[in-house]
Amino acid sequence: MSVARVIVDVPSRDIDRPFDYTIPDRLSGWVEVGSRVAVPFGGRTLQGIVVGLTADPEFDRSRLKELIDVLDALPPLSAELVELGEWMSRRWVCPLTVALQAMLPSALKGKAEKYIALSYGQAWPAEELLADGGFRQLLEKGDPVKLSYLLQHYPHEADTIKRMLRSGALMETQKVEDRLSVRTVLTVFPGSEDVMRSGIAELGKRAPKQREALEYLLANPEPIPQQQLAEAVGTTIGTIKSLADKGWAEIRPVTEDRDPYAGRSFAPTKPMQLTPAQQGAYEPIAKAIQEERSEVFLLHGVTGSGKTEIYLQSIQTCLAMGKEAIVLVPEIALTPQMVERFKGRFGERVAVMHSRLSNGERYDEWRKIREGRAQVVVGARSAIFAPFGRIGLIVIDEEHETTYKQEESPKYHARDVAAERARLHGAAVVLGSATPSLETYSAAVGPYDKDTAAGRAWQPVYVPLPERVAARPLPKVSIVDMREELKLGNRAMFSRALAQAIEERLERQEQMVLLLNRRGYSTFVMCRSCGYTASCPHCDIALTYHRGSQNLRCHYCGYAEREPEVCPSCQSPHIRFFGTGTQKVEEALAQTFPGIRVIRMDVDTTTEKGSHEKWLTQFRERKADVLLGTQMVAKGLDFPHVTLVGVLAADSALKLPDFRSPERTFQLLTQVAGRAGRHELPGEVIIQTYEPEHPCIATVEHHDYAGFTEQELRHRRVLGYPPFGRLITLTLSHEQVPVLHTLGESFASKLRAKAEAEGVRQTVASGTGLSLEVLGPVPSPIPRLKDRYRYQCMVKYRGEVDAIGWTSAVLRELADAMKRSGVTASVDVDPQMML
Ligand SMILES: Nc1ncnc2c1ncn2[C@@H]1O[C@H](COP(=O)(O)OP(=O)(O)OP(=O)(O)O)[C@@H](O)[C@H]1O
Ligand SMILES: [Zn+2]
Repeated sequence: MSVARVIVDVPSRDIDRPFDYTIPDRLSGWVEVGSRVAVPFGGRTLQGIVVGLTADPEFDRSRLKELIDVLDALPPLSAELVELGEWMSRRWVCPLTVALQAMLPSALKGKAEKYIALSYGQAWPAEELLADGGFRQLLEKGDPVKLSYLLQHYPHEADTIKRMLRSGALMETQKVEDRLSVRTVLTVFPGSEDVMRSGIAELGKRAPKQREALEYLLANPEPIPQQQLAEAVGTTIGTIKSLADKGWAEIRPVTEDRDPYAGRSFAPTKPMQLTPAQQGAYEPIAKAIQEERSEVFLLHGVTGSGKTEIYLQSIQTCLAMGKEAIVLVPEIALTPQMVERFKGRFGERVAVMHSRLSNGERYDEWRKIREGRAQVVVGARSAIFAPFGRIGLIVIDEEHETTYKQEESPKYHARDVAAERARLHGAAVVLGSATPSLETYSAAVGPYDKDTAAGRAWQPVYVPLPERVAARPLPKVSIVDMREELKLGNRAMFSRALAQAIEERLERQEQMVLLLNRRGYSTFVMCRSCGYTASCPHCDIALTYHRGSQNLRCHYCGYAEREPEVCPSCQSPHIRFFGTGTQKVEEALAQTFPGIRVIRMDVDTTTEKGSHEKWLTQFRERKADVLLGTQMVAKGLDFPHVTLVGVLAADSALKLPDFRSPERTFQLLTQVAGRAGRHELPGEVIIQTYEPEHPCIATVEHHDYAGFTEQELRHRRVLGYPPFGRLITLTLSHEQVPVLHTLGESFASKLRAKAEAEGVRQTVASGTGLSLEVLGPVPSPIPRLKDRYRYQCMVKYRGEVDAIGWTSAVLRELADAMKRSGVTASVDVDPQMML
């Protein structure tokens, strides 16, 4: 196997294939499938990932170039992850390198030099002695050794070094943010009591400091950092070293890991006695784990039904089999309570991965998983790629959340990746939610027919939990029609019902959650005289007003301008800020309820690291009456004293031109309603809206998931939207519209021709059987971004049509034309955001 097949890291469709390189003898032991390597490519040196090894290259060996270097001692990707990457690149029509790079922690994307160090306080394993003792001496000095040094001086020790790395005797690290993730501390290991006593006798009255140090060790026979011992007895390092020289103690390097949760303690918890309903849900899951069956479960449990406890006990079952578990949570920075619950149950065995960790911390957590020091990972979307080798269970909490879909390439959905990874490992998947996505729900319970099942690789087993733990009632929900309030002359932000309910909570000293589904102070700026709205000069998007900086900003490109005093178009002074932001609500609360204590959580108050946790802790300690915020207050929180949930502007998202808006509104309202009355005190929910009759609002009143779903699915069936049809969108961008037209038309007509040739019907709506329809090209919902125009085509299809494969083929056919004209294309398979 002297030739490596390498995917170079150039995310371009026209070189999306492996290139062959010969492996020089000095690197032969180090290269595996999944290794990161440096290769010569078109006169440059590029990074790449080895996806195959062969003895039989496509081209004449003498024409192949040689690998330049191996960048890690152990390959950062396993063969399984490489296979998963190949599947992803087909499934989401993206270059393979894009899929592979998405699996690496960002610290591993640069050129940082690797180091090898002795592991955490491990004694040197005698049987692993290398032929040349120099290597050992090098490491025992305590400083990590550069990988390049080892490659140069010990080219043939690859197997031994790799074996020691895999067994945990050695470890691999690198500098991230200018420091190594391990710290090496020279540590004094006391000799046996007898040895130390004879040392004291031997010293007699000489060297009183040495004697004192020995006496200290006799009294405290734990390993102690050399520096600390010197300080404890008031002496120098030299004195301590002489203890070791005389054999009364031993000094060895001990490595310490950096831990983002260092210094935090998590109250340990024991498994709870499951309720009969929980037991009924747990059993089939546990059985699948034990039988190593890659089965997908939809755990549909109302808010507060005890889903998390089922996850915890299923993980317990998985760990008992010596296997590993992945838990995905929508955005972990928002749910510190989840981390607490998992760390509380499984302690040190839990690694955490989320966007609020620094690159260095992420890399350390990744190493913790890779080195087998963690068996459970709790993390956001990308934790689905955790480098485990024996996965037994994957949990996706709040499976309906949009954060599981990555919006940049690779535009994968973690739910589908989970099902595929589980298939490769024989692992169970649990999708948990109080409001499952319509796709997952109808896949589990129907309505489904041959067409809706199209292209679906998995069908979940439906596991319902229709009641809250301990028969606690779901909160009482009332819908307030804000139009009626207006008729009665109430122009305030709070309806009479909500104002009264807040008043009552303040009197009873109970707590409240108020949800406003908006960000910033107000959403956009409009002139009341001429109708002018401020929009970005580069993006055709309304600018958002930020009060802190008193400027208007574009959320897409970062463009900012000063807040206008008069309308730039008609000079009228009646230019004002529209919409209600959380800051305005905060002000209105203070005015209406003097003395009310409010914690506001939105993008502006949570930019600092750890700020979510800080606010939530304060709220839990009842230092505030109200937790006010955007979506981030809606999910996963469990506070015993919250008895009121209020929703302002429940319908604000319904105007968005996205067919999933009603579904998202229903999910959000149900989730936030579920924050009330989760413990002894009963809960109440008040939802303010201008559209009380809309099904997605009306059904929330009776917690009627089935009722909402039935109506919404009927609507989707007529239009051929998911789950009845599937979608692919192609967005093209360029400085000039005519170029976009031409390329968009050729994409559409080539795809239509393929459908025609295969005898596929070309209307999807309200039909059955095989069909495929190409809509567009039309201007995208965001018609211009960063000075480039955008056009889109939408492919809608039903049945076993290989629309993904055809799209991919057409894009390959057009790759040259696009490159020549400078058009960029972006494909979204199963898009979640239509905007
Ligand atoms: N078997 C049990 N016995 C007693 N209490 C339980 C049991 N299971 C869960 N609980 C408690 O019930 C409450 C709700 O449980 P949990 O938070 O797990 O529900 P959930 O379904 O995950 O909620 P949500 O989806 O609304 O976030 C928690 O306070 C939890 O400690
Ligand atoms: Zn812009």
